[in-house]
This record gives sequence, structure tokens and C-alpha cells, in this order.
Amino acid sequence: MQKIFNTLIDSYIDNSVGITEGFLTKRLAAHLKENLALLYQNRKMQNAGTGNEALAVQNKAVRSDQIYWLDPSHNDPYEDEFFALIDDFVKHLNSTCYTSITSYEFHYALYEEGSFYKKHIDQFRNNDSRQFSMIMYLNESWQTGDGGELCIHHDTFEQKITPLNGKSVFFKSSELLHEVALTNKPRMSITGWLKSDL
Ligand SMILES: O=C(O)CCC(=O)C(=O)O
Ligand SMILES: [Fe+2]
Repeated sequence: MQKIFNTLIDSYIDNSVGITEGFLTKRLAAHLKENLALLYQNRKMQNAGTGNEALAVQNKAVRSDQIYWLDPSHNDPYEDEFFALIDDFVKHLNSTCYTSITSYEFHYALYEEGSFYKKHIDQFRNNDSRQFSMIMYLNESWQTGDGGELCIHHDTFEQKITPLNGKSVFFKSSELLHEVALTNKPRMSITGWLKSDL
């Protein structure tokens, strides 16, 4: 696993955006995708970023994905396996890069056909605890024309990342402006943040 952790970290250091295959094993990715599909079917997912009615309307113009937070209290074996993996990654990151990550949060995300997430930065204005953003894609196939790319706006160029199964992305939450292009088919992922609560 250390090799995959290092690929993610090294590509982050070189390109500001770390990308690796195989962070989630195929088996774990398939189980998490199954969890997501069930949550969606059972209408357990919520519109992202909603707090009250007025805010919901406002937010819908910015993002139209649906989310569900992973939580140890679910006692779901695959969420537990996921958290154990993130614990290992955080330990590795803290010991090799002198980061001081103390916690994290992750949610399932589903973008229905026609959904998007407009240009944004992941760190909140009134709370800077989010240090690193991580996204793991759960989509078996993705063709040109399906849309739904993660577009990262670097100073001098735009980087487009297709949300293909097995791909994990890692970048600094306070810096990179990014957006999810309108997707032409359902798009599934797990997204989260490594946090420093010091
Ligand atoms: O799903 C993605 O590619 C990015 C999602 C994102 O930017 C977010 O949830 O903050
Ligand atoms: Fe984001």
C-alpha cells in the first residue's frame, strides 16, 4: 500500500494534484459502490449543502449532487475498511510530509444526469480545518461525451480528470479552484477531507 500512497503524494508534490490508481482495491470500490446504489435507491441521500429552504435553492444553483456521510456508527464492514485505509494513509502522510492531520470526513456523492458543481475552493471561509481534498471515483466506464469531468483551474491551464473507477485524486483544499462539469450520466464517488483541528 505504501507504494500507492507514495504515488499519490509524489504526483501531488510534482503537479499540485495527486492521482493514483488502486488506492481503493477493486473489491472495496465495488462494495462501496453497492452501498451508494442502495442508499440512492432507498432515498437516503440528501441534496448537498442544504441547511434550510432558502439556502437549498441558492445551493442548487451551485451544486446539484446528493451526498451521504460515511460514519463508524453505521457498523458497515466496508466503511470500516475504508476508514482503516484512510487511517493508514494519514499516518503515512503525517510521518513522511510533516503534515498534522488530526481527523477526516468523507461522504458518498451521486451526481444524477444533468448535475454539476460550479467553480469553488473546498476550504470554508470561516473554518480552515480542511487541509487536503480526496476523491475516489466509482464509475465502471466513462466515455468522451459523458461529461462530468473534474476540471481543475491551475494558474495557466485547465486540467480535466475523468471520473473513472479506480482513480483517486488528492489536492490541497485551500488553493485549487475546481468544478465538476455537467454530467450526462449518473456519476458516483467518495469525496472527503483530511483535517487539522489544531
Ligand atoms: O467529484 C469530484 O470530482 C469533485 C467534487 C468536489 O469538488 C467536492 O465535493 O467538493
Ligand atoms: Fe470540491
